[in-house]
Amino acid sequence: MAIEVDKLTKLYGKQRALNSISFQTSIGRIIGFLGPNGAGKSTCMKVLTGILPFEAGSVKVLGMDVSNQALALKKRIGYLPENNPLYLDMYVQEALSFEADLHMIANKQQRIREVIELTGLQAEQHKKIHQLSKGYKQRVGLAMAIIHDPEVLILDEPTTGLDPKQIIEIRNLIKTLGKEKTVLLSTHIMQEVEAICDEIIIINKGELRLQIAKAELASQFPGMSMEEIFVQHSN
Ligand SMILES: Nc1ncnc2c1ncn2[C@@H]1O[C@H](COP(=O)(O)OP(=O)(O)OP(=O)(O)O)[C@@H](O)[C@H]1O
Repeated sequence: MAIEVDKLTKLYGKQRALNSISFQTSIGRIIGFLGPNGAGKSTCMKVLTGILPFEAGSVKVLGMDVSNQALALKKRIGYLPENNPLYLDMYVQEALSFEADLHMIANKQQRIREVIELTGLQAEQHKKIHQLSKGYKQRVGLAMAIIHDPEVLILDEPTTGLDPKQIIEIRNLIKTLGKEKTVLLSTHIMQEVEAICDEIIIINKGELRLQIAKAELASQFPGMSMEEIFVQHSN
């Protein structure tokens, strides 16, 4: 299994952001991770990356326990956080070099060249990050997330705020990455889910509302659009 979440509960003070949620996903799929604002998607993603402690339950990624194997797991997970926090004063190459050093990557320059090509950053690679458009900043975030060639990619709203052309470009990039990796992708864009996901998880109020293969949507919810299915499971 790529991801195994079992009765996971996460509290912020008294607020139950995740309420005994359980789900599993197999390796090599692109999973759309959906839910209304405040559903707990980002919280769950942070738990999966091992950066956020939780109160109860068990969470495994690639069979490894996030609570006690977090460091080893970070080598196998790539994470693009919501709002893509980047060091804006760094040059693109400098940021990638910094990230590569954190992962102690051998053949660093070669790997930087590879991810620059993969993410389509060639023309912008000599700029400072603050000089880039939002779409190109997203590409830098993705390049940093994949520099260590992780098996699992966790992408928190990677296309939010991009123009339609950039959305399509980033989406194609995610699709390409998804050929080799398991991708957990949160998004509010239902077209995106239809375009690239193999599987869909909808959560609401910290609980699982639906998990379904995209191929089964039409037979399980005949005549319903993805938006309608989302709304039905978000109340
Ligand atoms: N650091 C925090 N401290 C306190 N409460 C938090 C914190 N982070 C998130 N929350 C709360 O936990 C709940 C779940 O938030 P989360 O960001 O996980 O939702 P989300 O599904 O990612 O939402 P969105 O689609 O708006 O990004 C929300 O009510 C939010 O206000």
